[in-house]
Amino acid sequence: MKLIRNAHVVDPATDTDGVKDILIDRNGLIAEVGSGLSGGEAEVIDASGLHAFPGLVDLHVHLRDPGQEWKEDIHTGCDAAVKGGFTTICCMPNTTPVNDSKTTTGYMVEKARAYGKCSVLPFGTITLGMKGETIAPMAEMMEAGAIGFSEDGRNVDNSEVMRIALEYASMFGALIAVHNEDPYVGRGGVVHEGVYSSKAGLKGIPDIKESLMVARDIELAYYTGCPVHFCHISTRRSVELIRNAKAQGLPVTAEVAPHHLFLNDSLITTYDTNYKMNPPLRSEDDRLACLEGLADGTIDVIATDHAPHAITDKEKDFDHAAFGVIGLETALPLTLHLVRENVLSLRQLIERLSTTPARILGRNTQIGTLAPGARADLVLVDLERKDIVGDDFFASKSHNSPFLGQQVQGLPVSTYYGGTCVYKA
Ligand SMILES: NC(=O)N[C@@H](CC(=O)O)C(=O)O
Ligand SMILES: [Zn+2]
Ligand SMILES: [Zn+2]
Repeated sequence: MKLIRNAHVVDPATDTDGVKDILIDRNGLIAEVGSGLSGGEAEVIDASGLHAFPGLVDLHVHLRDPGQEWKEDIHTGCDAAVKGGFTTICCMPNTTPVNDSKTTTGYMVEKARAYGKCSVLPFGTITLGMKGETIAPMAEMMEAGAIGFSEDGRNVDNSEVMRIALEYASMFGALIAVHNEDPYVGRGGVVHEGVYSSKAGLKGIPDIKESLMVARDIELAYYTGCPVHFCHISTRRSVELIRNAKAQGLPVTAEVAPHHLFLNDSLITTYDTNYKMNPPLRSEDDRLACLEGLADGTIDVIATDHAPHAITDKEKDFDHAAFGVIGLETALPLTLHLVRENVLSLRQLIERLSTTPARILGRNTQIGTLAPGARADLVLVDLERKDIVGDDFFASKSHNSPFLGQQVQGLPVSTYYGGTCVYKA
């Protein structure tokens, strides 16, 4: 048993916002959150001056395991997660081999479970081999622990395959998360198409490459009635399409990554490949639209799209460098800035980092809240603590962050997973 004393608890799911004690039972579940609790023989942890949030939930990470463990593996991915305050992460299936089988799903779940630091919920692929043709064995993967299906890294080009996938996945209550890119528009582009791509002499990716397929998948959500979750939304047009779809009552949800909230395409003239990711850094207007969408709830969730790449994949000319940036350790301190700037309230930020992603995952009411009976996943945060994002900042094997060199404020001091301390600053 543990008793965390005098933490400022923010738990939107239970409408809690105030200084409280948190009692954790011997099974690693929340027993009670209240004032002046006494825990008998419980170990007492003084959290005066700290905030307590339900463990953060990231719907979108790449753990590179199996197959590219020099970039990241399930252990280091979990280390990075808990350092960043995340206790549940959903890993994308673009591994080697791709996760299109119960064997690979089972491997991921087991390796994470044995490590015991953080919950890893894998996405399986939508189609076999991520080839976009034949639906993958979804039922078997669900039995092995998959949370949903995604072809992240690639668009599913065939609309009929996508329609069948949505209908099939909905039979299991599985989440379908879509990576939207029209396959023909701006093919071979490496940065957002605009004045800066011209200035830099780099091939552009127009905003409609994303929104054309967002529009299609909204129509598929309408036709099938099945939920669609939009990964890493980056453009004003996409935000507006999703806002309209929600106004019509369609079952769509969306996420945005921190780099699309804080950075724009003007940075690409530096040719720093840590500014290369997919979707690309967009225009300032697109960035502002993402912030507006996040504030008004059009965008439900902040997800990192943590995409580790080795230095050898990034130290190339811009055209040939890998797409992707890491994000697990910087997401919370970066987005706490939105609270200081009054873009979001602290409650809204925790909704978008924990409550809502947990609700979208659906099956598990044990996460994303500090309600009695929930798994005691929580993070204690010092909102004043500052650090510089340097190479020694990361538990991840890869350091390809676009925020290197920046000072951040508001950092986890300890993270608890199932009542066990799994990270201490
Ligand atoms: N985001 C990226 O730029 N890269 C991701 C793939 C993806 O999320 O589409 C990766 O796997 O590296
Ligand atoms: Zn993607
Ligand atoms: Zn991704």
